[in-house]
Amino acid sequence: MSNRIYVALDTPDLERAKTLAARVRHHVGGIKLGLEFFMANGRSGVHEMHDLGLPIFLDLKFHDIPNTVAKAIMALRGLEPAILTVHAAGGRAMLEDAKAAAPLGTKVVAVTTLTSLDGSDLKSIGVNGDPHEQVLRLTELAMTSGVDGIVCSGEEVGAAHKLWPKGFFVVPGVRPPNGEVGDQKRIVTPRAALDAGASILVIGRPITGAEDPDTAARAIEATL
Ligand SMILES: O=C(O)c1cc(=O)[nH]c(=O)n1[C@@H]1O[C@H](COP(=O)(O)O)[C@@H](O)[C@H]1O
Repeated sequence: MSNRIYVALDTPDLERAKTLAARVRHHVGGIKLGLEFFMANGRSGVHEMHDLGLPIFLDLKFHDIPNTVAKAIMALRGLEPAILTVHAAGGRAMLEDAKAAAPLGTKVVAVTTLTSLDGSDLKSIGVNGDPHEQVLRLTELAMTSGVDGIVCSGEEVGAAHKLWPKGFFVVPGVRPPNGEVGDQKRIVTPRAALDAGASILVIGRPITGAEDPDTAARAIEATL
């Protein structure tokens, strides 16, 4: 893929999602649709976005017992997104069953440690060690469970890539220099994320929240 930006269209409004996608389509390589969009628009919404002709990353972050996750993924049949997400913390059996349930052409990527969490957040949920250690622990698990890759921040992607040279690395929490951070805690610039080994970048508000999303997307694209 030449353009490695997936724009996160985090909106429940189908028309807004379509308008945004149409505006930025020449400056991104794909579209990410998440829980907000899926809860409001369901399968038919995903189909409509698919008709725009860009690859779809369906980010539903499944995290449940293996049987439930596998059945949920099977229930998506017919959508066949390019990428879908599960939480690595669901454990080995869940990751294996998620991959087995996914269509052949869909990459299953495991979220390691959300980019909105820092070391003290991890401590408060009983995870010993800093985000770096936790990401590497879950990268090893993902790699040996047969999924295609992981989601991590740009701060860890270099080490994760070294551990798993053939993995597919999704990096959100990406901000242009001086960009508004919002609820993210582990952020890097788009260029730094790619240099460190990201396969694709997930970028939402820096594009969708801009007054002129096409100009914002073009400006980010120009730095890559
Ligand atoms: O799986 C994701 O895409 C994801 C994982 C993660 O650790 N952090 C994270 O921000 N995301 C998603 O990436 C997008 C980031 O959006 P912005 O912060 O607006 O760029 C959102 O759609 C999040 O759901």
